[in-house]
Amino acid sequence: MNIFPFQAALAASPLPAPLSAPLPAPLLRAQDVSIDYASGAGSVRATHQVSFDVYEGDRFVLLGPSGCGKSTLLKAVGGFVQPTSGGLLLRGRRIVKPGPDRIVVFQEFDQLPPWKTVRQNVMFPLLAGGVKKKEAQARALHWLDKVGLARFADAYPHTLSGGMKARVAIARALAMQPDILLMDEPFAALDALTRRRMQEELQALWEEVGFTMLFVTHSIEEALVVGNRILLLSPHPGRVRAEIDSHRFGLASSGSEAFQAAAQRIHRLLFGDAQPAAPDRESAAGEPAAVAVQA
Ligand SMILES: Nc1ncnc2c1ncn2[C@@H]1O[C@H](COP(=O)(O)OP(=O)(O)OP(=O)(O)O)[C@@H](O)[C@H]1O
Repeated sequence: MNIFPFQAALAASPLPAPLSAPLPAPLLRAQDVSIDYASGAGSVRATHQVSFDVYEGDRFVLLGPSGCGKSTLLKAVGGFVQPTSGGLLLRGRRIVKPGPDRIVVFQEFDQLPPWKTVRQNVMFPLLAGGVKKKEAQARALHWLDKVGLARFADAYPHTLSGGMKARVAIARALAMQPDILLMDEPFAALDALTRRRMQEELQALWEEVGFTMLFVTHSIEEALVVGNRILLLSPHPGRVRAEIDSHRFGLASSGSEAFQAAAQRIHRLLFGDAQPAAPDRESAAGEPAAVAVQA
């Protein structure tokens, strides 16, 4: 595995960019984000001084064991939770509350109101946001078509499979044209085959549309398949262990030796004694805080 300096530009290119190439401004920046929850008389620290940058078009994955604060970070980007210290910036502006520029897709697809048809479900947040009915209708049909559900526009959610509900949730989110799509283990409740198909469809949709997403998972394989960059978080409270460039992996490579080796390397970084081979920045305490590695 090669070690190279932290460069998001590399994610989009198989060749390292010249070190002097200027980086674009990040779409989303997390700066030393620590988040505490009030708990009884004290507090619980969910994440500790987590920093990362997400660039336009990234499929950025937060990966770590249960309880490391992945969902908390996603909620903070969504504006539902405020950092105790540090900050989150979207296009250079501090995130202080939820907004239509950040839409979350959860794994609980029963978030689709059952009394509304598929089309009405997709239209609902658009109408609530002030979009005119005709345009909301057109946008809903456009995105339902993109996820292969145009034929089911007038169906009710309870008549759909889990995978189809997942697609409706994705269509509904993308119809809002957010700056960044926030996905919290969106396929975790699906059976293995459907999950795999959804990963494939998400990849195809990303290739076609080119949106930016922040994706939370605790599955190493899913992270490698879905992401072009993966932030590894330590067990509770979550700190940055390393950042992995995973753009060369996808479903097509999931059985390959390189994929398996990358998965094992990530596993060791997350759970074993393996230390990132060479830190490229240091924490204030002088400990390795994060490295960029190529999986
Ligand atoms: N509302 C809350 N009040 C108090 N503590 C909370 C709250 N939400 C989360 N926590 C705590 O914060 C820590 C991080 O939780 P979080 O759900 O973000 O982790 P996670 O990495 O997403 O876990 P999982 O993969 O199991 O969903 C955990 O210790 C959890 O118990």
